[in-house]
Amino acid sequence: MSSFRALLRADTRLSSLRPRASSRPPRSNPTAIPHCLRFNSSVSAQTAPSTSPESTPAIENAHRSLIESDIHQFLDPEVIHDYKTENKSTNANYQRLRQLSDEVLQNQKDVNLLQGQIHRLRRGLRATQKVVEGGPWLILKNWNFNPHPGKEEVTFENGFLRVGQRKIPNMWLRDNCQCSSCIHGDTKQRLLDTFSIPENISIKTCAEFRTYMDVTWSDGHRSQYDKELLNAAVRDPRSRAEVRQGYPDRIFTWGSEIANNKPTQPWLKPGVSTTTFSAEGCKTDDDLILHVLHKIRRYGFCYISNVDATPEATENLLQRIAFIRETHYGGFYDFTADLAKADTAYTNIALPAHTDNTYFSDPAGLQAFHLLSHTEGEGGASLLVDGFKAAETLLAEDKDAYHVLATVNVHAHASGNAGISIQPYRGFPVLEHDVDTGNLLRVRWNTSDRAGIELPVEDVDKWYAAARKFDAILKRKENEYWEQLQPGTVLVFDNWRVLHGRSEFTGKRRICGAYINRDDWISRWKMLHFGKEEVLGKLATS
Ligand SMILES: C[N+](C)(C)CCCC[C@H](N)C(=O)O
Ligand SMILES: O=C(O)CCC(=O)C(=O)O
Repeated sequence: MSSFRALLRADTRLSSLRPRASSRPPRSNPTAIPHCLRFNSSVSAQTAPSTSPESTPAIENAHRSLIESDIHQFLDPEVIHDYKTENKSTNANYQRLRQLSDEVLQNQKDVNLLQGQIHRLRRGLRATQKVVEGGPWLILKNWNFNPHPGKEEVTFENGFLRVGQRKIPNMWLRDNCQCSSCIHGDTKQRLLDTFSIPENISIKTCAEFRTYMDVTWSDGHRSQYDKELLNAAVRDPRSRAEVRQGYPDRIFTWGSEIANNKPTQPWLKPGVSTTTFSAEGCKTDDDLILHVLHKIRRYGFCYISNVDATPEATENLLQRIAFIRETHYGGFYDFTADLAKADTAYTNIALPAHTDNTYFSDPAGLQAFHLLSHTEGEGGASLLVDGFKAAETLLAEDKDAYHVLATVNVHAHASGNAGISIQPYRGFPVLEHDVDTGNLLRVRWNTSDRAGIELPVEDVDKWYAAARKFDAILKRKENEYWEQLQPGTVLVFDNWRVLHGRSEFTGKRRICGAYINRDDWISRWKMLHFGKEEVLGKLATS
């Protein structure tokens, strides 16, 4: 006897044969047994299972065995067809459900990842906001620049490249293809029209090689991504600023004791063969410039000795660093106390420690002085103060005063020359911090050129009180480094860090030099220090 008959005789009630209420009306008599149970005429109604079943595993197993056994002879083909169709659609639905649940799981993973990223970004933002709004302030000292930071595994999963747990968006990846049709081989500019990339761009294939990933895109384009670039993309803002900002391995802050260990780089006289030049193993001009800029990056200044005491040799030397910046004082300057320009530099009065160009939105990065001559008089000694050292001291002695100088904007002006009154487009704090790293980035201090203080006038006392403390630190003997410049030695210093001044003088005193933009000297420094490959390889991520 077929198992089906046995089952019916056992008078068990077949539950799962009763379909879920279907939106589709039964094809025949509405009171008939649910349509998937409709039997062909040979089977009498009395043997049909009751219509109010309760399910148990035994019944469901029996049902399943029935379906897989000889039920077919009892059901008309149409029912079997419907059942199979339903089964198929059930299977299809089941597969779809599985796929959706896999997607939900993956999306949940992505959500978790994104939540992790958001947490990290919020933490970084909080740290940055704390820096901008009030500490903890960081005076860059032992910059733990690691040219070969750890590398995370790069994988291809569910249509995306991942670095460790971080998913790289395909839009960013495609936009930063480095191939010669996307980036101009000579100018390094992007040729690709970013917004021609479809928003739903996807990766069709991805092959992993030792140092790069080879990707074919849904638009047919093929790209290769260096694993170091991909790793750089997920590093924290501080690490990503290292190469862009040209951070050195170390920064040394100093006081008057620097007089005993003056950072100095002998220069080559024109025509002298570099092979005979033994200092620090320099073999080319670029080697010399690298050593000069490394000292400036570490100490904030460097003397370059062995230079002919002429404006021509001085200008030639400075142009080896980068092009000279033009200002309303001209380009390469050669000045004396004749008020040729309406500024106290063109007088013989003492000048307190200050930074130049506080009236420019972008103060010059480097400033150079080469004393060419001083006759029939005395004085005119040069003063240098390490603004980073003074800031470090203020931070240690009076955090509130530091906070005021780091957050209250101050304006400046240069208005002495006919038809000129230069002011920056906005105010800047005396102590300006790098929003990526939190480190002190720039000191702007010039009490002669200061204009408005960005506080309600009734509140300005708090700024004056803080500034008075900073001024007193700048004027402490242990922080002042005095030097009498000599013809043949050029002083080059970082005008974003080192303050300069001079004592009054008599007689005829002639100084030449130049300004060089911050971005231009940092560019020169990092291309020599890190190298073109490292610098250009980080453009997309810094
Ligand atoms: C001669 N030289 C062009 C270097 C200086 C010009 C005056 C600089 C101005 N006192 C300032 O603090 O920015
Ligand atoms: O004459 C000097 O030694 C320095 C002048 C000065 O401070 C300047 O040119 O900014």
